[in-house]
Amino acid sequence: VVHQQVAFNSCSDSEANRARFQAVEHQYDFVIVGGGIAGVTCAETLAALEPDARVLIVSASPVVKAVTNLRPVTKLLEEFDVEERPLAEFQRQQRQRSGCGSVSVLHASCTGFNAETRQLRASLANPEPSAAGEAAEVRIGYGELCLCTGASPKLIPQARQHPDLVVGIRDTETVADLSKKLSTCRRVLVVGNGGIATELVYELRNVDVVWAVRQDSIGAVFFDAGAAQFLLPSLARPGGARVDKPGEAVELLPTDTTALTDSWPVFAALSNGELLGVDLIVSATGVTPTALLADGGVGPALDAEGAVAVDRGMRSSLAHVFAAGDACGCAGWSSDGETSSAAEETRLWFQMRLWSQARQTGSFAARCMSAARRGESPPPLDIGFELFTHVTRFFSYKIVLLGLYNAQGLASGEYEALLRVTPGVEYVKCVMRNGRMQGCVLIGETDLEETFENLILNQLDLSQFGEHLLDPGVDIDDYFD
Ligand SMILES: Cc1cc2nc3c(=O)[nH]c(=O)nc-3n(C[C@H](O)[C@H](O)[C@H](O)COP(=O)(O)OP(=O)(O)OC[C@H]3O[C@@H](n4cnc5c(N)ncnc54)[C@H](O)[C@@H]3O)c2cc1C
Ligand SMILES: NC(=O)C1=CN([C@@H]2O[C@H](COP(=O)(O)OP(=O)(O)OC[C@H]3O[C@@H](n4cnc5c(N)ncnc54)[C@H](OP(=O)(O)O)[C@@H]3O)[C@@H](O)[C@H]2O)C=CC1
Repeated sequence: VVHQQVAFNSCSDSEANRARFQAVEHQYDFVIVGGGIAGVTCAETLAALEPDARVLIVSASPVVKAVTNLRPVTKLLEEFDVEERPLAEFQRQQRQRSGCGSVSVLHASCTGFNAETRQLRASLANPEPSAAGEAAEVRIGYGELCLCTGASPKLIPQARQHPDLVVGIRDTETVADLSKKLSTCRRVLVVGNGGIATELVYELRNVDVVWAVRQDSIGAVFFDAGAAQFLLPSLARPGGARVDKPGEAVELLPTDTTALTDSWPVFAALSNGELLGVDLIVSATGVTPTALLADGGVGPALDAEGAVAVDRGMRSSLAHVFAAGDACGCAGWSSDGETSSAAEETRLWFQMRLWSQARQTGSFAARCMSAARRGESPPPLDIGFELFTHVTRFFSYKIVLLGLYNAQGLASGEYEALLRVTPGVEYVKCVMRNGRMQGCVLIGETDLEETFENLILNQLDLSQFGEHLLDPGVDIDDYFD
């Protein structure tokens, strides 16, 4: 017997909700833990593939994330918006979907699972006290389970001692918290050189920004030094960010240090010897996958980053347990014992924790779970796994990254880079190996993404163009047609 508030129907009356939940048998064909892009995509795909199946999302958050305004850019590349929806609204929309099954949602935090009995435990959100005083925990049986528990920010270690002065960004709540704190800041230090820092330093206004990066160039997770150089002038606007390198660690000193005359809540030691006083430090220093333990402390095997290691069927090391999105780790695919043709198939794809990949792996995990329900082997990887693709915006430029855009995994000397740069307009870089394009970076409105995607996928021999491939006079489209 359980009691809970939000789940299963759109009725706002908690008594009715409770009664309904008590009436429901807690057995589902498919249970998905996590209501981010990966979990929602997985659940919706399952409902479409298996309309008769009972599908449940267990979400610790009161909102789920939905993909909206999907806009295809090329065959494999798509842009979309991400929208947060309250669980009750999502549930209502599920009921209105035609031609497929409906997805139920339970607002609860999954606390563990037993892979042998195929049961998971979940602690209900906002439980109401019940007359019988039952525990606010439910047990839910599953046929196939998918862990889509995402990842959480990995903050610099100093955040533990100074939780008010060192903050991370995770969701709309943390962004709102940061905005509030920034309103009274004179100077902020942004630590990290990846996606969040690169977006943040450009967006911050009315505050002195120092950007501490440990590489020699900015945005190093996405850009090589050349692309960084192209983008750097964008920071040189009035009030733009100053780029600096931190010391081995950002050393934080108490304010009451008598030798310091200036009044700042915290000081950071930079590698240039400067002791920098700031009001706030934003730690944009990556994420750690959220692992969910099975009962008895035994969980699925994790990879070196702490993600649930999955094979090419999105299966974890535990039977009937799958994973997708930020929580899963596909790094072991190259040593999966797969045939060389399968390895070749995904040579130009690699995992990066992005919205598009949460959607891609969530959808594919659903197809694998559907096959498992029918006792079939996982389906072959779909074409999306043949090529890494990402489209985004940094410093107001459109950015398209395809394949081995930064020569990932290629030894120096094994490839050459072709460049075409018009400062302030476009930056085009192609990574070539033996005359064949392996990847590219396109910054600005280059209109080259479709052609280059085809060239990379088809591995056409372009050696006849040599270093003139990107010359404005060469019409690659013509050649391709
Ligand atoms: C600030 C920020 C900005 C970003 N910007 C971009 C961008 O511009 N473009 C881009 O491509 N990517 C971006 N990303 C990355 C992108 O957000 C993630 O890769 C993607 O959202 C991962 O989706 P997910 O479904 O795997 O996980 P999440 O969206 O993290 O969802 C995980 C869900 O699991 C739930 N959960 C966790 N544990 C439990 C549990 N025990 N029980 C029940 N529920 C649980 C959580 O509540 C959460 O709802 C950004 C990330 C951050 C932090
Ligand atoms: N538009 C987009 O596509 C966006 C994507 N994202 C995604 O969201 C996720 C989170 O973003 P983010 O937090 O920026 O993570 P990223 O993984 O993109 O970048 C983390 C950065 O922090 C640096 N770093 C790690 N530890 C330290 C440390 N102790 N001191 C100094 N620097 C450190 C890393 O350097 P090093 O490489 O040397 O370890 C790296 O430059 C990522 O998956 C990212 O791809 C986020 C925002 C926008």
